[in-house]
Amino acid sequence: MTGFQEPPFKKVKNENGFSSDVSNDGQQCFKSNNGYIMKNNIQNGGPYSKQCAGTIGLEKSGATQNAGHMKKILKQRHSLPIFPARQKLLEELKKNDCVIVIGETGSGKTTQIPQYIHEERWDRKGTICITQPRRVAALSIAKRVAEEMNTNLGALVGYSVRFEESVSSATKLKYVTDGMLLREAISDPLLSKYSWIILDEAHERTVSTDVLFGIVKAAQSNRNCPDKDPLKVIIMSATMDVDHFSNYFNNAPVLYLEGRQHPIEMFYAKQKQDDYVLSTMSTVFQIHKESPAQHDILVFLTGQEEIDSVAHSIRQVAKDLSLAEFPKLRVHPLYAALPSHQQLDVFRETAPGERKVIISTNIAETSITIPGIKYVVDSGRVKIRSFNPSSGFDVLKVKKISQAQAWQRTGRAGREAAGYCYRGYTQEEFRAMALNPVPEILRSNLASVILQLLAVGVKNILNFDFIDKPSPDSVREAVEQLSVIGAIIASSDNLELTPAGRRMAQFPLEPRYAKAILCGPEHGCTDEVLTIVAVLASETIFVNPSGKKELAIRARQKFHSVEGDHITMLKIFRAFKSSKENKMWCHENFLNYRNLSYAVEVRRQLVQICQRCNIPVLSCQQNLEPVRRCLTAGLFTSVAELQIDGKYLTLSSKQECSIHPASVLFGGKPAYVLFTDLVHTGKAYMHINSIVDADWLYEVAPEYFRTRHIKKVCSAVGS
Ligand SMILES: Nc1ncnc2c1ncn2[C@@H]1O[C@H](COP(=O)(O)OP(=O)(O)OP(=O)(O)O)[C@@H](O)[C@H]1O
Repeated sequence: MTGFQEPPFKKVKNENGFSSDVSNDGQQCFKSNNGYIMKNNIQNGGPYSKQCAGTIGLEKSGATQNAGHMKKILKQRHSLPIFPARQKLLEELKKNDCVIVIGETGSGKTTQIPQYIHEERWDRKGTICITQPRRVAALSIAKRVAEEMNTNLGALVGYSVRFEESVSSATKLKYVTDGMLLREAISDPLLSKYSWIILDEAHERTVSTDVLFGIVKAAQSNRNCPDKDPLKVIIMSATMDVDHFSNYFNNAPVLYLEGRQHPIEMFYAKQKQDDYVLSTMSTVFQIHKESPAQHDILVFLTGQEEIDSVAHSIRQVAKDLSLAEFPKLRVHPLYAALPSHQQLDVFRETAPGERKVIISTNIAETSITIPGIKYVVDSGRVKIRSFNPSSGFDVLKVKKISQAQAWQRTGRAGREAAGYCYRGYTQEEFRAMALNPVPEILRSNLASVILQLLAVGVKNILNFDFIDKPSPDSVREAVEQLSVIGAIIASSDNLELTPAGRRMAQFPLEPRYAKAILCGPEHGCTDEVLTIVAVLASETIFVNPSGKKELAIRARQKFHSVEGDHITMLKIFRAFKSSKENKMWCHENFLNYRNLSYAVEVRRQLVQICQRCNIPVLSCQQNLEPVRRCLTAGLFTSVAELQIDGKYLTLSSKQECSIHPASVLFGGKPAYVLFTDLVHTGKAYMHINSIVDADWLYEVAPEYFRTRHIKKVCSAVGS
């Protein structure tokens, strides 16, 4: 990057207003921040009354804050747009079993509504459960609400996300990821410990949220009888297609919360930007040069590699240009593969004279409030995973976001004070964007979700009450995947979970990894398979600082296994344990201490699940061939075969692919390569690989391979 570009933005009047007016039929109309006009159908509606709710009683348990701080927090709570509507909102919640709540980003839906319900003591018969599509949101909001209620996290307010939980018998407000609530439904389809379920950020339409809609709707209806406690349901978002949701939830009333607390000034690109990464970076520096210190910047980009590289460049440019007269930059990457504590680091306040720049994927797009953020820079792009039924693999692609996502990103500014949003696209480009994102269920692999639905007791998947039905083709594909790994038995009119499938559903993992674990006892290596799966769940255990890549690779050479990346990971994990989980040791070996520690924790929890399911955790010590056999049993649909011309073709769909340069197998030509993922960057690369034997494939899935021809070109071509 060479210096700063001229400001690529022009200022436009905020045409979307955030205004409200009254329609001629007397009902309140509300021009939402997404530009749709949405009608209020609250009877006797009109703007919510300004009536106050009186003093809100704060919990005394585990008092953690001093009186001055609590007073400040109470004042903040009372200044939120939702507060004047409190009474009216409660009346509607009391009257209706299911309600849809729409309110501007930052108006107070997520943090306040559960507290209002608790303050009324409407949670006496069961906990209030609030779902979030992402773990960082569940964790950070639970922390904030615990602070607002002056209680310790894990007491009155708790959270539960995959591999991490902080709840107790005293917990009344529980923030969970949608995936976790779905898991709970397996053992309790009536969700009987909850008296309220709040499905937040409904517009995100993750697979888990969509399935939860159906499960929660069924639980509510099944609890609507004299011998059971009723279940109340709230669906919330700032940007959603209300009619679609209201129709689905039996014409549930829609409540509109009016107004936003702080204005956000919008800027659009003057012209189309050819390079969104470069224009995003120049915008960051434009803001950095022109705006006062202590105002932090949140940047939306697409994926881990891009974010790490931009973070590095920003640090470098800040250093090279010796921006001594400007605040010191503290740059934080933020993406899902980071462990929770590293994700939560972005919430740390800046020191005087410092400016925080957070470069994030869409995980910071909804729900969260990051203290200090005044500027949002939106590249307008997102990396999404979609399932390609013809190849049978998920593909990650960078795409344009929808208008709803753009407004959510904008809403991350202006939460504590007025804010600014810089859009790296023109207004015309914005108008051409889709209104809402395509629901994940219409574009992803459904194997996990079908396994969970069956575990919950839903037998006829195509007849399940989906808000939008997935295509019969993708259901068929997932059913086939589950059948070949032995999780289900599919007949023409019925799907039945096998005992193995029932056990697989106990693991919060893709079914193929659960299958690999289940094969552990037979081969005497559950211990090692659990380690590999735990490391895969935390992903980035390698540190490759730019400029020191060669050094890093040399330092890790001693762990390399000729058997492939999985065994290499196992050797690293074992060495980490032998070092007594030493941070310095990780540093010397260019390994990520936090991610390895996270893998230790994940592994501990997987061992607990094995114990619950009576799966013996045996170790094969130094003979590691059985470990690759177990991986083959789970991942045999992800194997590629070497061809005479030296290329690889996947066995499942004959797709051409190559070994990823980061793999320890790169440069060799093993006849059969089992891969964890197929990554598409220009061409298809096999990522995290192991050498496998053709005979093992026939052994683990004879039926599957009878119809797929393994050529057995076992002589290694070119090696
Ligand atoms: N961690 C925090 N630190 C400081 N203030 C916070 C924090 N979390 C929330 N707030 C304050 O509470 C307000 C309401 O947040 P809340 O998440 O309840 O809004 P929301 O309506 O659910 O927004 P969204 O639709 O974006 O999820 C924020 O705008 C902010 O002023």
